[in-house]
Amino acid sequence: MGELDPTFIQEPEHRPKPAVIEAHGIPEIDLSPYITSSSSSPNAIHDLVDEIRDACKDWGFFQVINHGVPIEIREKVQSVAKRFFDQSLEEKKKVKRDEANPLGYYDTEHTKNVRDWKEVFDFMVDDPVVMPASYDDDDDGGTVEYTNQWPHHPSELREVCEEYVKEVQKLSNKLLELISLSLNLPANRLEPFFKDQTTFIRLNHYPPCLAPDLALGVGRHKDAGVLTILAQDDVGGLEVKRKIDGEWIFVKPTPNAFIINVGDIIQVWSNDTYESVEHRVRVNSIRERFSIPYFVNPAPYTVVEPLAELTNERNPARYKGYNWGKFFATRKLSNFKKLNVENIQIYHFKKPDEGKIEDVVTRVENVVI
Ligand SMILES: O=C(O)CCC(=O)C(=O)O
Ligand SMILES: [Fe+2]
Repeated sequence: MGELDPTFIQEPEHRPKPAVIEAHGIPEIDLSPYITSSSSSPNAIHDLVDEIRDACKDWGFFQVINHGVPIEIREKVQSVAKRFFDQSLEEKKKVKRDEANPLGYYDTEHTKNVRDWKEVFDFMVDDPVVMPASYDDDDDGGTVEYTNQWPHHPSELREVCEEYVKEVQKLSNKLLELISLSLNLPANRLEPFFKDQTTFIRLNHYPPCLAPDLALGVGRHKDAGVLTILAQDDVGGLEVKRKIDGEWIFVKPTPNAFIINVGDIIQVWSNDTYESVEHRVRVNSIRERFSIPYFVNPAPYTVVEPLAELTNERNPARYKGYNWGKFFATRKLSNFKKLNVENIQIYHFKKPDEGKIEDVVTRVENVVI
């Protein structure tokens, strides 16, 4: 490959800095009191919940160890992902996504309208899922069916991925319980939102890049869903925006740990007690990198709004409710092709402190045109 295609070039203020800042990384939390040990004292669980609360407040990100997901299963999925991406583009494109069904392979994702230096393979936990076709407030936008597209090669990809999902699903349920407890809610408070979940998994491949100072593997963004459970390899590249000073902090790979971050939906449910934090991925010119985010998402018909228990007269709801399926469909479309407007964000649903209510519908329509 010669010169970097201009579609990958970030604006100067968003380019990665030459020096990586590693100091005072995100908290590392040992989940054994809640997951691997059957007889933990109430005190140990109480301390763990406190750690989760602090991490969600201070960073929006943390790493977990002793999380219960067997290392062999993680290694298997990492190895099959590499074998999938090692194939020719022609082979990978046999399962390529399109505008109607965003699941499968693609290498043209845009984040904030700049192309990412990566290729991905997406699949959902529940298959198929019926989604709204786009954001349309009148509900007559129609529906589309998202279905997994499994490749013929490597032939074991599907089985290995499904095995991985089974294990990470258990971790996801435990994390949702701990987060509920950390918000002083009953452990099972969030469970009903996931009856028809839209959780999906992404296999990410970031090839070496000839201009890692100009492009990003994933541009700066916040995750739109509830939680992300990320497995990264030993190459590293994820950077998190530190809340206290806005500095980009490199997340040093810890073998076999998962990186957890709260997404936009937790921000809304918690009425801004927790914040979904910006992050991005830098690439390098030497080593390819693989990562596997597991995006925990609720049922498509969920109306996302601050939980009633977390609002009161003194702390009124800061967001208007929005339909998750429509939000998701709109975001997926804007990631698929370059648009001339900003894609849909939760702050479009933020209630003004006082005065004029923003015209959300007009903004959303601008996005999908
Ligand atoms: O690859 C990574 O480390 C993170 C990827 C990410 O943030 C995403 O896909 O939303
Ligand atoms: Fe992300």
